[in-house]
Amino acid sequence: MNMIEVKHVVKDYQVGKQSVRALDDVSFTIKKGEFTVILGPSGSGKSTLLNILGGMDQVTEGEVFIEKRDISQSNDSQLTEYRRKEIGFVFQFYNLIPTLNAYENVEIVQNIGNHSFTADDMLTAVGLAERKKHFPEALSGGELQRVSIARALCKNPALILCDEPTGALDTKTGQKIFSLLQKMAHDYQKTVIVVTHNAAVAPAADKVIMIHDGQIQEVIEHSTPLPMDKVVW
Ligand SMILES: Nc1ncnc2c1ncn2[C@@H]1O[C@H](COP(=O)(O)OP(=O)(O)OP(=O)(O)O)[C@@H](O)[C@H]1O
Repeated sequence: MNMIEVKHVVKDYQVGKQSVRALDDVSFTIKKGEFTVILGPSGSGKSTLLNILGGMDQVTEGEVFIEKRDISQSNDSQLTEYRRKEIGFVFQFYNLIPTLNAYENVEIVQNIGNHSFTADDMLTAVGLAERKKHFPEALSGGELQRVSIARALCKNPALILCDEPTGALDTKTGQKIFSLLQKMAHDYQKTVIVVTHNAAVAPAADKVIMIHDGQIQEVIEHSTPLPMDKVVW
């Protein structure tokens, strides 16, 4: 069953008197538990698409169904509720609270969702149980990103959206983070969508959406995606 259906989405931004078309008739579907990678050059519309899926921006035209609900028809308060309950965000720069330790950074979202996991469970899932008392300043980039993934997952969201999650990490650490995100999709049946410049991860995705100048260039599906540790970087 399709969890996400994006139908003929257009997004225009108004810049002064000029209109910039960031997305131009974009359509695709994603199933629950799929690990999807969105690839495309700078300025092609990847973040715009992710922001629309996350209820952080509105379409100009078209429809976006998430579990049969058309979020393009939602008002601001419905979108706020949708973001709070249904979406886990992972960003390039972690957005952790510096005065809280790893455990507390995850715990703050523990009771938001309907069937949230515990902060301890999620820190264990990302391999950080031993370091849960550490504050962000004492953690490496890869560890910080693992805390932010644990935080994104803790409220048990329907959808995990990641914008360049390895952009600030070295290649080896980046591969571990991608491996974790793939595991979250395949072992926890989470629908994970990752925007990245890194085309090397494509063979490990269930679905690859290639975007160029606001248009879908190609959608590639892999029935047996490579395990992330078999990907050549
Ligand atoms: N808030 C905005 N106002 C005006 N134009 C915008 C806005 N956000 C994005 N754009 C424009 O929309 C187009 C798509 O931008 P977007 O950030 O989605 O691309 P991207 O593929 O994520 O790029 P990058 O990889 O560099 O982050 C670009 O031409 C960009 O300048």
